[in-house]
Amino acid sequence: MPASKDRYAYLGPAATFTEAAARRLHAVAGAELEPYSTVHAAIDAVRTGDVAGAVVPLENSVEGSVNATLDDLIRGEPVMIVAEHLLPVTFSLMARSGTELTGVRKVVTHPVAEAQCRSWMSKALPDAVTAVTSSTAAAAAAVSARTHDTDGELFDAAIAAPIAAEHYGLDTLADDIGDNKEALTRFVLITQPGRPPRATGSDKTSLVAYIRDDHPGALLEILEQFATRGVNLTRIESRPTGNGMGRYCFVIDAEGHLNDARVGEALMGLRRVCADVRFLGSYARADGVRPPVGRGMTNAEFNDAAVWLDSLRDG
Ligand SMILES: O=C(O)C(=O)C[C@]1(C(=O)O)C=C[C@@H](O)C=C1
Repeated sequence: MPASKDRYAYLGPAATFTEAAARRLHAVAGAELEPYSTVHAAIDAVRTGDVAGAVVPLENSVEGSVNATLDDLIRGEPVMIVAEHLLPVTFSLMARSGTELTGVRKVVTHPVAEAQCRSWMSKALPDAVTAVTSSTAAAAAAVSARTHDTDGELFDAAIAAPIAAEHYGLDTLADDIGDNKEALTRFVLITQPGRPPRATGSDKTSLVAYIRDDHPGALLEILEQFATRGVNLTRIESRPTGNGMGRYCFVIDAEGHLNDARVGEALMGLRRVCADVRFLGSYARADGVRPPVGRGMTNAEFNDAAVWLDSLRDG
């Protein structure tokens, strides 16, 4: 078996959008890719050292976060995001040869794909029932293998990536059925915790902030840490911690790298006001955007202020 450093896990089976994203990620290029049937299994393979990294979906521009990934990052043993990729997603409806669109009663797909094709489905197949699977390719595989659902009925068609039709020997009944033609899914490469990739000037930092005692202004306290250091957030989302009703944490993506003084200072601020902070990684932005750094917030200005403070303390 090849060394784990040459193998990367992805949400499979073959022909998922995740596989397509993994093949486009620079860090994974040329390595052996191994499909795992759930996001959790793929990330766990990183934790056990069976693979060097895992590519999993994190967020969709239409449906929002992929909770299976988010919750694993929040609640599982710590891992680290080291790269991201944005993939345009287009969906096809596919079936066994001989199936007519008018004969489709039962459709199967991934919940995030279902949400993105809802309006097309309600117009083209208003009476069809949709079942969900762990990935779009697993749906195509189930149709191809004539898998029955729990009621003993056959799945007639799957919603999946166009390439899945070819891979699983299915016919395409309809192309480009997504409600939003600009839809993108954001995928991340996850490894064991370690030193983050170097700063590029176009970076993002992800973390989870756990509130210390529920109190008025707790979220404001968290936001202040970023605002006063001129750090822009690209995403903030609350998720249940899983430890009791009403207990939430905040999953945050911020512009900049851990090695940027303003981001480092914001994290130190969070560390002081939160019950816990989980660093999820600093990595190059897939969109290549280099946001301007506010006045007084550059590394040089932070450094200058630190030197000045030291000189005062030294007398
Ligand atoms: O099922 C797949 O093909 C996946 O790669 C998963 C996934 C997701 O979880 O968002 C990826 C892209 C699409 O938005 C739909 C499904």
